[in-house]
Amino acid sequence: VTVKGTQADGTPILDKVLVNAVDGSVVARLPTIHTAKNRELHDLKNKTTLPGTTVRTEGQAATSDAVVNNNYDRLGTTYDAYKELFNRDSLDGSGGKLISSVHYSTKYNNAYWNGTQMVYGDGDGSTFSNLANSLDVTAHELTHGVTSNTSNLEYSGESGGLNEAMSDIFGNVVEYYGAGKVVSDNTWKVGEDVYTPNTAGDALRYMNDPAKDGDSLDYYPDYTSGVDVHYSSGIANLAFYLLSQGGKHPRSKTTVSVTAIGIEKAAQIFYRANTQIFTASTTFAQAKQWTGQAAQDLGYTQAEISAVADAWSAVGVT
Ligand SMILES: CCC(=O)Oc1c(C)cccc1C(=O)O
Ligand SMILES: [Ca+2]
Ligand SMILES: [Zn+2]
Repeated sequence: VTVKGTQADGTPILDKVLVNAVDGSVVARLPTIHTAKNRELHDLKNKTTLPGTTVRTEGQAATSDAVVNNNYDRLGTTYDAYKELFNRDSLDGSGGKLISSVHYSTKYNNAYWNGTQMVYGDGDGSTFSNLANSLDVTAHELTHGVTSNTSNLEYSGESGGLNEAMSDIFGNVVEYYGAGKVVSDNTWKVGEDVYTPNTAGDALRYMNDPAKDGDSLDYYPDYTSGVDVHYSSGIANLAFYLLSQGGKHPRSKTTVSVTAIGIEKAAQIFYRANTQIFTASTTFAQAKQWTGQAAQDLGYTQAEISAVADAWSAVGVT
């Protein structure tokens, strides 16, 4: 890795090159790391009137608030992941501003997308530590922005469960990218780095075993319209996990065996479906059909296309 310059805020712009060990000649120039852009951070100082004081915009140096600096970096990683993996330029595909407000209210155990921007609470130190520090939470919130600019999945009913699942899925795809494209147990946990700081190993949600949180669904026949979208998301989260890693339903709700295609191909399929095929009223059955369509559009093999259908069958979407 060579430094080919520095950004306005002093951080180096790195160039990844493959060098011949014998004579030092450059063999190949790996894709340069895109620098994020259009980040705009606000400090709510524990009030709730959005957006709050502007404290750090794109290219500005780090501030004295580690939460601001961490969220700025998480937004940068999220921007870079969307650009590198899907060639998407920000929320709207054309460099739209990433507006984020931290220190919302007091001891607030939530983070949310309000239709225009991301908002993060500090947590109460028991249920959550500061949510703005988390990469998969930040990417979850930013993905609500991507979804609202594309499929615009209605935030209720089956489409609401899919909306939430898109955010959990791409929240962890970004975390996987940020970890150097390495899959670990954390890739399938949601919010693990800020959830219950005094309890190790747990998470807000579990994509590989949704029912582990005591509320989330892992089987479509159990779905009813009264289920919170953060729980019905488990149906699609588990389908994505099984498509990525292969295997069978963790609680034997079905016996379907899914062949793994890997997280990157699974992510390309779900990204294309969410941004180019899904409508605002997409159902789980349509998600099965349209993720299959996306796999076909991407030119994947028949076996890979079949694996998509199997993943949804495994969670009871026939
Ligand atoms: C993983 C991020 C997440 O789920 O954030 C929320 C929390 C913690 C509470 C209420 C809503 C949300 C959300 O963004 O959907
Ligand atoms: Ca995670
Ligand atoms: Zn959400």
